[in-house]
Amino acid sequence: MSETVLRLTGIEKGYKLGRPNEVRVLRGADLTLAAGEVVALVAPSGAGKSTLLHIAGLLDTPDAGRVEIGGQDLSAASDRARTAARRGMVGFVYQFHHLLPEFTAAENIVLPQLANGAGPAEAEARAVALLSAVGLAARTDHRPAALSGGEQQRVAFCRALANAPRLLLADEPTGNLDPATSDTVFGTLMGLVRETGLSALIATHNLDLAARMDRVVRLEAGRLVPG
Ligand SMILES: Nc1ncnc2c1ncn2[C@@H]1O[C@H](COP(=O)(O)OP(=O)(O)OP(=O)(O)O)[C@@H](O)[C@H]1O
Repeated sequence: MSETVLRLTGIEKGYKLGRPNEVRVLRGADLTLAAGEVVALVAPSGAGKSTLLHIAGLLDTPDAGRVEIGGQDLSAASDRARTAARRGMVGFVYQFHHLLPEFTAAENIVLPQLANGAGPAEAEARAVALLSAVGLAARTDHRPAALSGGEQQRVAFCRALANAPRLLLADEPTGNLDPATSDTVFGTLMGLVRETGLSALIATHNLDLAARMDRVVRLEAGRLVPG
């Protein structure tokens, strides 16, 4: 049986807007991601995709339920342990690249590695290897403003993979790109994910992209159901 990389059990989350108003966003969401599995997360706007991704990536805590990554139950772990687990095991990609504008493409990939304890030479070599893998070997010294939208997003993928995570969480990773670029850049992301064998949960509104993943889950009334 293949190893479980992410397990969410009975996740509940609401936002209080002042009593008695409370938005119950997640109402017992369950999800298991096996090693190497790529799952599309599909839901209408406002259904709670970002909330779920933040909880799965240890950026937010659920009101109830269990979050396990790489077999470790991190639900009740200290902030310090959660930060360490996030840095070492989880990579994030968002709709916007969020690259640091004053640093080059390579430096944007080096910095998270240094923060995670890597040496500068090792970090630099990994940044160059990742950029080469997404076809950007000639862009290592470019700042984000000198890159196209698709190139910026490919650098963001490399940054997400900088610390060799087990799990990639992506929130509309190609949502800012025109359809043709989105298609190509998504192909690059899938290539990287398959090559590294990591598990991924990718939120998308694009059903064509969803169909290219191993499985689709839908967020409906706060629970995850097969798509
Ligand atoms: N900090 C917050 N305070 C109050 N309500 C919030 C907060 N964050 C999210 N919500 C509400 O929770 C619900 C889910 O939000 P979330 O951002 O997770 O949805 P989403 O599915 O990612 O939406 P989209 O596809 O539009 O990005 C929405 O109704 C939103 O208004």
